[in-house]
Amino acid sequence: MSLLVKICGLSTRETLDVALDAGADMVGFVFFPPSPRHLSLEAGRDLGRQVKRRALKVALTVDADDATLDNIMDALSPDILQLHGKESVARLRDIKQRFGRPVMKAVPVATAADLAVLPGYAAVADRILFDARAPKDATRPGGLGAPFDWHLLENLDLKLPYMVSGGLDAGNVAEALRVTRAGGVDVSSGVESAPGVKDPQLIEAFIRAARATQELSVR
Ligand SMILES: O=C(O)c1ccccc1N[C@@H]1O[C@H](COP(=O)(O)O)[C@@H](O)[C@H]1O
Repeated sequence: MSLLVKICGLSTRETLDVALDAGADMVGFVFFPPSPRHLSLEAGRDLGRQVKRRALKVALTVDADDATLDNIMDALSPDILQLHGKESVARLRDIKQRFGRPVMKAVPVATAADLAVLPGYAAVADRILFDARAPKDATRPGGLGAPFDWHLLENLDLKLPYMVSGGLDAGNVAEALRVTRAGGVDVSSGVESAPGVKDPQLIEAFIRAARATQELSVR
């Protein structure tokens, strides 16, 4: 299966086009007010229309309630819901049933003990996204540009597609893929010039670097 590349936290028409033209498989939109990448529903509607099926639209939320998800469904009509909070397995099941969209559950990783939640989530989620566990005093649970120890995933036996995120950039994505054997990568800070400000050249470089690893692995 080919590598999935997700560019997350897009907030302008220009940088969304850059990500789409460069071949992103997934484009992520953040609906979480404390984030520098937070989008209003209207901005989400506008950017969502621009995607025109060129990539999968991912709505990132953090412990969102049904009313918030209803509004996001109406505005963006996402292809995938990325749940990046402390949503329980039961909440995942509810969300899948109510909204009828594939769910990608973010799992925060700092130590091997963090992987103990996997059997529960794997029974319901469509995909797992491993991200670095945020510090306790962080204003958001992700999008901090911090990596985790990829070797924790080295012997992972997960019967579910998974992606890796957290502090990725064009310079380290190849090593992250080599160690984790993930089927996809997700980046936000590593393609920005400042928090929330996407950089076209960094987006292109990231996608190029990720695709280059794929070419190496099929040889
Ligand atoms: O991007 C955000 O602001 C954000 C807010 C709340 C939860 C997750 C968020 N982003 C996700 O975090 C990871 C890692 O991002 P980074 O590359 O280290 O900046 C990624 O999955 C983003 O989708």
